[in-house]
Amino acid sequence: MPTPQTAVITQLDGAAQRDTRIAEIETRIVDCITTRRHKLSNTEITHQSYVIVAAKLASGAVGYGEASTLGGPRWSEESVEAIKANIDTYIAPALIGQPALAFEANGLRMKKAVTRNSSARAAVESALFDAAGKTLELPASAFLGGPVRDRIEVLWALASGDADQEIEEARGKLSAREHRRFKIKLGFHSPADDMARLRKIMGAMPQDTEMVVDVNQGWSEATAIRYLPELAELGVALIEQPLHPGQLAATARIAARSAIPIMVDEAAFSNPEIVQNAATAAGSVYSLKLVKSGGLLEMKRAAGIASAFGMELYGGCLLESGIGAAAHMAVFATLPQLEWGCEHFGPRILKNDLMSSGLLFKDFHIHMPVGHGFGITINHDALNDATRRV
Ligand SMILES: O=C(O)C[C@H]1C=CC(=O)O1
Ligand SMILES: [Mn+2]
Repeated sequence: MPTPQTAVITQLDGAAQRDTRIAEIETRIVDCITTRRHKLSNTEITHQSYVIVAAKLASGAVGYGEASTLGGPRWSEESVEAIKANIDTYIAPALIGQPALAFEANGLRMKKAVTRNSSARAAVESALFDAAGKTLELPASAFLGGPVRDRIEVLWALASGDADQEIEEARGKLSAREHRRFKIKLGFHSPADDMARLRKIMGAMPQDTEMVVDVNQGWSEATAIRYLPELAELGVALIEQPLHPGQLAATARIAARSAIPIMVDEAAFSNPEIVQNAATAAGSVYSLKLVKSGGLLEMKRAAGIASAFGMELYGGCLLESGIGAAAHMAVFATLPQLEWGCEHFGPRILKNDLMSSGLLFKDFHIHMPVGHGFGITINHDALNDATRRV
């Protein structure tokens, strides 16, 4: 799909001897052990599986991207096995030889090669942003409008299901000044047991501790109606994805009677889905994730669409390692609004992160890396150790 712009970019590359043509795209599956069991309404994990993409340009620069999954094809329909096969067989051949800087054209090429596969496309696009930034000696955020912030508040998710363990974990995060806002996963115990667990945890935390609850589609409309007053009385700040994504009208009815804002997560991957959720008033906050949007440019567009409908923005995650977290930060840094901060605690829940330096977790914030591409250093030992041998 050569375009006039592509031709100009190729010529510029040659003139500057910074050749950004895509030479190789390699993938590997990695399995990273987590520090504890992480439970959701529909799955639980003791390790995180990613596809790590390495994109090599003609300049010699190698950029890295990550496709995250949660519990196999459970949180969404993509598994690491399918992501790797679809990148190797369909996406990579469509991009080899193209200039990495033709970001939009490459996005169109990927969409032509595969339908949906948003996690796979996001991982490849991430690797290309990182590699192009390294070649041109620019931060990846420079390709996205440039940063408007250099740090983002980051929350921690409590998800073992054992209130005493969760209280101890939260207190540890507070006293280390790592996290002071928390998200608790609901929907895997009975609603009454989950509410008792939540009440116990909130009672043990300082009064002003901000708590988000994520039900991961685990409740019915009736259950939500029943427990909304108790959630409000406890002072919960945000309710994430209480119902099944298809139940838009029911979610809109809950949102209308709730004193707490509803956050849309699994219900909106694509931009038309964001529009549908916003137009039916099924939520007033949107969780941004690369695995949903299918890339950095699309995630920035998703932010613009949600904001235009009056939704507030939350920097969501899928327990990415430092590689995926840094890709999100490159976009989040450039958003005019990011009212709810972010939840990229993933690098901290892995026993061995795949990044050895770059993102700094300090004083309840993630501090943006300073450097080219995503500005992180890959921990090659951890990457090799976690690589799945088939
Ligand atoms: O938000 C989700 O649904 C997925 C994931 C992100 C944080 C977490 O604890 O689970
Ligand atoms: Mn969620």
